[in-house]
Amino acid sequence: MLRVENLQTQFPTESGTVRAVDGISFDVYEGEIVCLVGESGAGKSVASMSLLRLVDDPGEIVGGEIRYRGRTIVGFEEGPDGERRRREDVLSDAEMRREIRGNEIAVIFQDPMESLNPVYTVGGQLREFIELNRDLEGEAARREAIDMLREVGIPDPEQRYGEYPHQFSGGMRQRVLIAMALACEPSLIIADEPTTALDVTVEGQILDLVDDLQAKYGTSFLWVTHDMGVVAEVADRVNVMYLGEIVEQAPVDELFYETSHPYTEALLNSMPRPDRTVERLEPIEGTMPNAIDPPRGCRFHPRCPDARAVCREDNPEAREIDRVDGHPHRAACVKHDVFAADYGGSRPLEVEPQVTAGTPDGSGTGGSEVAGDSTGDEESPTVREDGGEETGVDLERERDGDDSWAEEAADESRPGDDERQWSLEDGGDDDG
Ligand SMILES: Nc1ncnc2c1ncn2[C@@H]1O[C@H](COP(=O)(O)OP(=O)(O)OP(=O)(O)O)[C@@H](O)[C@H]1O
Ligand code: NI
Repeated sequence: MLRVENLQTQFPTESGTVRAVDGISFDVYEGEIVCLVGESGAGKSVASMSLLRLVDDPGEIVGGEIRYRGRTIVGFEEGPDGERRRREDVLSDAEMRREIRGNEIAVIFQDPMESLNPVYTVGGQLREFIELNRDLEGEAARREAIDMLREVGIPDPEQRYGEYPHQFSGGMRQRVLIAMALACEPSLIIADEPTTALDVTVEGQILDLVDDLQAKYGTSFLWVTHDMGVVAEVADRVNVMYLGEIVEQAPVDELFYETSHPYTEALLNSMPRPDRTVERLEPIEGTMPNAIDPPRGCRFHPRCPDARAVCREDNPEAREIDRVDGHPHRAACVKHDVFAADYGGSRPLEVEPQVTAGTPDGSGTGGSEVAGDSTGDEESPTVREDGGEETGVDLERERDGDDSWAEEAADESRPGDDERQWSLEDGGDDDG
């Protein structure tokens, strides 16, 4: 349905060019929920907005191709003077507005208050939206709006129709946005952290709702999140982003059980897992550098516990390391056989304590690495020996002699954000 190839989106700024999305490729098939996951600043939102050609100023899509059901959203070719120019078959702005946005590809954002107008009733807005986008008017549109509110689980929809956004709770507002996204019967919904602002119980209800609607309408989702717990609940396939690149891509179970990139591993180790017992959670060391002057070699190597000398030189593209149910498992890490790099023969790098490199005005991100080198190895503690004593989240729990995490999780009502449980099992109604 959607094919993204080598997409590049950049922001020219005073301190340099921000390579927010730097050559990513992924597909979305009919009826799938595909996740983009990664830390803040990885480029998830810029990537997803690029699909609709809605990149904030001064951002620009500078390379790659996006195809949607046989139509070209982004495409470049070389002009007569070697310049890069838009291909002829690329949809015009008017076609994007008329034919793609809303009725083919809809978006749900994190903050419903930004998408809902506070001075109009919820029902009125939904109805107007339906009138604008579908062949329905007046009473028919009103009835459709009420049906949609009911569909997304708003109780007393006839009555709530006449209420204002501030009279709805956060979760209810997010349901309204889902109703709006669904109202045009799009084939693909881009959801950018739509549950991040909600408490965990409400988030769980919204994720269940999305699962139900997805099953009923067959809508595909591109789901943006920083939360591996959400990934576990909704994703069919996952793309892990780090600093503008996709470092690992796999079907969800494969990603969790055959994790092949140290960054994915680190994301997973920083979360509670029902299928593993760990002494404590390991926060990921350091911060993600900025996207103006990314580290040489593998972009993750300054923070990577598995980094070797070769990782300073090679920035591996994601290569297929396995295939599961017809879908690729790709990882961009030279640890794997498919890379010619001599990882095994390469000297391990110690993980250096990070200086904060995430500031846009930081004078290049090689800084931490160079500083680390000059202090010598003996002053560079490794993550495992030294890190985390103070920062680690203690995960030791009382176990009541039962080895099943799933059951244990079921005994607890959803705990606070930091300790939420999640389960990889299909079928939703698992961990309460
Ligand atoms: N308007 C802009 N001008 C300059 N840089 C920008 C702009 N918008 C985004 N960026 C940069 O692009 C990079 C990717 O940002 P993006 O918002 O896509 O990250 P994200 O993965 O969605 O993070 P988050 O989880 O915080 O939403 C960041 O380095 C960010 O600073
Ligand atoms: Ni974002």
